[in-house]
Amino acid sequence: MSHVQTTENLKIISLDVKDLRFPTSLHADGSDAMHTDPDYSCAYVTIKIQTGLEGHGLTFTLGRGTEIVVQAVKTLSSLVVGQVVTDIYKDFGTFWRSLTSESQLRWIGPEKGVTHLATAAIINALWDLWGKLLKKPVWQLLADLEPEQLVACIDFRYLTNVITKEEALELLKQGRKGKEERVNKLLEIGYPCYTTQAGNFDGWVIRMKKIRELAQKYLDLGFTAFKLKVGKNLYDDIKRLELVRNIIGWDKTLMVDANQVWEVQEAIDWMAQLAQFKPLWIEEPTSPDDVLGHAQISKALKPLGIGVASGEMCCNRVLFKQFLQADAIQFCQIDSARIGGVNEILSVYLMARKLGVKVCPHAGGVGLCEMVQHLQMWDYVALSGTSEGRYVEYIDQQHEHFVNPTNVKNAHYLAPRTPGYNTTFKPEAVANYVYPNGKEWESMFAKGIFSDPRKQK
Ligand SMILES: C[C@H](O)[C@@H](O)CC(=O)C(=O)O
Ligand SMILES: [Mg+2]
Repeated sequence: MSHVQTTENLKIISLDVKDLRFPTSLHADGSDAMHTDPDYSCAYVTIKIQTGLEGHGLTFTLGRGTEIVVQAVKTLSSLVVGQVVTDIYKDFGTFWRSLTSESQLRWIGPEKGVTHLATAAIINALWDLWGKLLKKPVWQLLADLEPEQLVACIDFRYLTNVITKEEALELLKQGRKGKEERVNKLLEIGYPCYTTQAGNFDGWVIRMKKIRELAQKYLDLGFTAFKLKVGKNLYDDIKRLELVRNIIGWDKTLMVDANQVWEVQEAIDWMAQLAQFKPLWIEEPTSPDDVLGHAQISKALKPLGIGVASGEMCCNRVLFKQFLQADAIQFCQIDSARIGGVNEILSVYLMARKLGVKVCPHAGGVGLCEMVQHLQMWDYVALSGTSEGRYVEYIDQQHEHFVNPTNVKNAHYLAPRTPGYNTTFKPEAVANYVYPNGKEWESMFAKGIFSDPRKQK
């Protein structure tokens, strides 16, 4: 098949996984009402084939617990090592199901939790490898696949009451119209993004000075959409939103994110107080599993002009299906390092397309911006055909550790041109931040900045 023009019968000879952690909790970078001390981390997978070529993939974590995801990757690796890559790519959906439905491992999911995070890291590495084999960035690889080849990557099990393979094919065929023109536009100006840079909490101290500086900085950089974390203290939220609105003005877009802290009614009441700041959406107002709760919040906030966004911790395509079916979210936030990696995420894009819901991906965590830009660009070029009212999240964190970091100019992600999924870490980043014996960690343990887990009983 033309999309698998690789040397015949190349086998996967090894799968390595590392626990990489960055000490972001020191400055509460990325903190929110629920996650107050995140150390941005990932389980980093390297898949090597017989030629020596490597594919890299990752799944994002917040520090503790990464070792559990690493162990799950190791457990799944026997299903990957020894496989012929051309066989995987010819029938990727079947291979995907072999990981997610292995008859004993399935019991500790199914298709959710740690095993699914591990699946995502492996699957993402396979897409990076595929892009490198074909010498294409993943967005272009996806856009160049024939619709039949693309649907062969997807497991439609449990989705057919909302979308069938045949309907997906039809959407993809329609999506190709005008593709070349959109590719040119994408290569010229990139894809729009919003920033959460001024939106984090810092140990619950309102750092008005820092918020002011960051909001101004990103406004000057050309950003037109800004997101703030909310949900701990209503008075603080009002003060921070007031400040940011004063800086960015009322013609810019503002979103807020509660990271799951509220009860359903509490979310409605709290947002009624924040409606004066005209937020486009409230993100993760309550439990990420509560479809009907989100639907209730959506209904209550609609008259206030506020939509509901969720998805960054949605466990799989089935739950996404229900959120979309129930009009529980008006903004669908896929996350490139969650659910079962690229293949399952494609099915969410297809359902969102069919049901007319905008996809505005979550990003910002380690490698998330690097990966998700490809998916949204594919959607723009080959599926929805529009970026109208859609944004990808952007936060400037940990990009310097990647060989080909994401490139944002004038509030747009520029289209990646290098082969693969932009998921390869620089060797020195791995040496410094592998946990617990990377150079940076050893130094922080020696200084007493963090306690050494190897010395704990
Ligand atoms: C813990 C993460 O940084 C989370 O707060 C990210 C998030 O909710 C977002 O970027 O959206
Ligand atoms: Mg969020």
